[in-house]
Amino acid sequence: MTTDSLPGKVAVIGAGSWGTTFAKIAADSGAARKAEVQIWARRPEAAEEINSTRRNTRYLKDTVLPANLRASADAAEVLAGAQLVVLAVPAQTLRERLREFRSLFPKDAVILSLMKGLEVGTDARMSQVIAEELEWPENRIAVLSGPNLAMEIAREEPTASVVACSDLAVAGWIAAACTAPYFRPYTNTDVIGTEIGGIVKNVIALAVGICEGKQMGDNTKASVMTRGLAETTRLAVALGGKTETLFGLSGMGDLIATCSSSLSRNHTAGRLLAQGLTLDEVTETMAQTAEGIKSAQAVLDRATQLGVYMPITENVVAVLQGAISVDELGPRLLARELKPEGVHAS
Ligand SMILES: NC(=O)C1=CN([C@@H]2O[C@H](COP(=O)(O)OP(=O)(O)OC[C@H]3O[C@@H](n4cnc5c(N)ncnc54)[C@H](OP(=O)(O)O)[C@@H]3O)[C@@H](O)[C@H]2O)C=CC1
Ligand SMILES: O=C(CO)COP(=O)(O)O
Repeated sequence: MTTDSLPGKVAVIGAGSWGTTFAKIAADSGAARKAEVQIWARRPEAAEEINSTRRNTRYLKDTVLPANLRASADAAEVLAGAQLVVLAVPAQTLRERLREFRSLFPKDAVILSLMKGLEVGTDARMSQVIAEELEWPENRIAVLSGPNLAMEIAREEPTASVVACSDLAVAGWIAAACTAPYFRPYTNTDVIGTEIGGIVKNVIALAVGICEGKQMGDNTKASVMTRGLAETTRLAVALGGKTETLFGLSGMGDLIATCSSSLSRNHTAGRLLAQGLTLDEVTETMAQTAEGIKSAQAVLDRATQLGVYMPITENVVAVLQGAISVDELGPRLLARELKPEGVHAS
């Protein structure tokens, strides 16, 4: 697989904020070589809006989409002939969609996951769900993750990211197909570390959002973020990922972006919980995917199976389950036994 033959057709499954923004990146990137990008929207009216107005106002109010980006609610039409298939639906819905669309995937396509969640019940990463459901080879499944708040990228604010695949040439091929003047993807072969960074930062962002909602300042938030990165790294390494990945864009980079930004849905969800909303009210108010809410329990389950200590995750889960109040989160974390700082110290 070489960068001399980049995809002539890219299919994006999911027309939410990130699916649409990534489709814009791929379309901008492929415009000069006349690449076509098609996006699958589950609501026909969303596809119709994209085609007739070049906008997706529910998710990206002010963005005009490129002319070589088209949409359809017909997955067969979108997937036909695609060399690169990009998946961007909420993590908990992925398996069901793959089952529905399984026969439509072009056999030689490379699949790229944009999703940052762990499946509830199986604790599987999205690349694992794809490999399992489609019986797809690992070297043709990649993930993209990094400090990538969709709204900022849709405004073409310069951003970097990481494409990870066990085959570095495939990662390079994808990176070349989605590089744009405002978007710079790096590559690596650490799929596990890259995915875990993106998944767990959502849980840490819930904790930081809670701190913010409780009017706590920057020291508190920096402490949670730094120790959050330590527990994320412990889990990633226990699963086979690399420490250095967690100190890169898909680890520290994404953690900083998500925990610092009011654009983050996970951060916002934490803030709303701290302001007294119930979990149901938070979910209803947001009307967009905050993966950390569902993934937190799966992260904790996986950590428990592996004997990995994740105190922030553990306490966020307790808040989400209503076992402790948001006010108890800080005191419970601070009252723990004192210990050396190292990332791998449990
Ligand atoms: N937004 C961001 O900044 C980033 C998001 N991500 C990740 O990308 C993934 C997708 O998130 P994002 O685009 O933000 O989510 P959004 O909430 O913005 O959009 C979700 C999309 O999925 C569709 N959808 C909802 N339920 C289903 C279902 N059961 N089957 C198929 N499609 C469904 C929605 O359709 P409808 O409109 O009809 O409801 C919508 O098109 C998540 O894992 C997220 O963590 C990663 C990096 C950045
Ligand atoms: O993953 C993201 C930024 O990299 C988006 O974060 P939220 O899902 O919290 O909005």
